[in-house]
Amino acid sequence: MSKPSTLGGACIIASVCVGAGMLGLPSAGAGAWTLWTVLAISVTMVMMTLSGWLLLEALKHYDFKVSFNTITKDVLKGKVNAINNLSLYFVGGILLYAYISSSGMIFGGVFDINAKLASVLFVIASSVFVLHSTRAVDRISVLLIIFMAISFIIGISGLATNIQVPTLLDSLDSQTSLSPYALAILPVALTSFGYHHSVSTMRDYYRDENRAKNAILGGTLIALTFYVIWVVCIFGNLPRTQFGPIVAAGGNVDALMTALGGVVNSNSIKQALNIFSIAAVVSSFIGVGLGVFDYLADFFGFEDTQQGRFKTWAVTFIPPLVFSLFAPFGFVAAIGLAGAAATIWTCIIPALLAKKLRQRQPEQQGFVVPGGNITIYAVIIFGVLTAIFHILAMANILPVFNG
Ligand SMILES: N[C@@H](Cc1ccccc1)C(=O)O
Repeated sequence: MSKPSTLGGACIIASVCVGAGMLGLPSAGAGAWTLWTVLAISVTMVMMTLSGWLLLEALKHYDFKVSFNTITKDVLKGKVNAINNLSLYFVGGILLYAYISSSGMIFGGVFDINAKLASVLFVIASSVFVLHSTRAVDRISVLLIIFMAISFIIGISGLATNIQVPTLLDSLDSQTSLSPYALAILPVALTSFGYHHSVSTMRDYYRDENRAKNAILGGTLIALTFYVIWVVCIFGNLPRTQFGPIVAAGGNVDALMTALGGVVNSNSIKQALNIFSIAAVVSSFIGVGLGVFDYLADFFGFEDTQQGRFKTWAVTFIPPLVFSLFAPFGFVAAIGLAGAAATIWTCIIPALLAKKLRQRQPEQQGFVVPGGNITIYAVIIFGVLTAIFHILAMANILPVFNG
């Protein structure tokens, strides 16, 4: 068998990263605007790459098949593993909730029906693939990625040719200080660089930590490139002052698309952007849905029979659907909350695992993340601060941009 290419693995990591986080970035970054947003996502990219590498380093002591769950239980014991699992499930659940709420609004608008009804129909139609099999998800994902790539290129090239530099740099409104808003972007940025449940998959895929390390770096670099292009194209077209209604709508994707539709003249570009946002939401919904589905099937011990899969389907999709129908709250708030919880298993736990294993086996062989303990502490501090920033923003202690 030929060896898997580094680019192939990088694409897998990039496709796990690109999703809800990316759709939330423009609204989350509107307060801090272009330069600070690009800085915040670049710092996050570096930290999230290092934390994935730390997890990879920790895994090197184990068998190729060993997963996150097994290593956490072994190194940090049951209680920490329970917290790890809980945060993993919480992030999955809240992302599903965010996808369901926003798809309801997008499809409600497209088909001119009630948003709640649209949410229910969306869950039934899209979760069928997950209920059917991993193979079905695989097939539909390829199709969705093709749709996403084509519509992204068309939509973005339309926006790129129309970028207004004064808008992009917000130079007409130079009175306001933008930097205080930069901290509140971090939780959303952290979500957008979340891929860490795939680290052990990558290691098993290459059976070589150094190649897996390159694939991870390649993947986060591809994601960073997408995010920078995305943010620059949107901030170069939509003036900062016009973000008010989008922020008031909770940063929902449909509100962002409506606002963009107002500044773009070409109909085909508007359509391309709409198709992109729909394909991005559907593919993330299915991808995250499958992850939570497998996790819960294992957790509850439901069998892989028709009846068993149906039970798993119900526990996976009904709770976020019910929450989205009865307690809808903003998309960006949900994505930020996901980031504040994801920091536990994407930053803090990987750093702790690597630290403990370095102490256990002082003479290191094989893959070691550069930077010694400084890297470990930097990742932990970044993770903790991101959660704190989210709590402060929720409590309105950090400045929140309202347009
Ligand atoms: N990066 C994914 C979400 C995610 C978060 C954490 C881990 C895995 C995935 C997105 O933005 O949609």
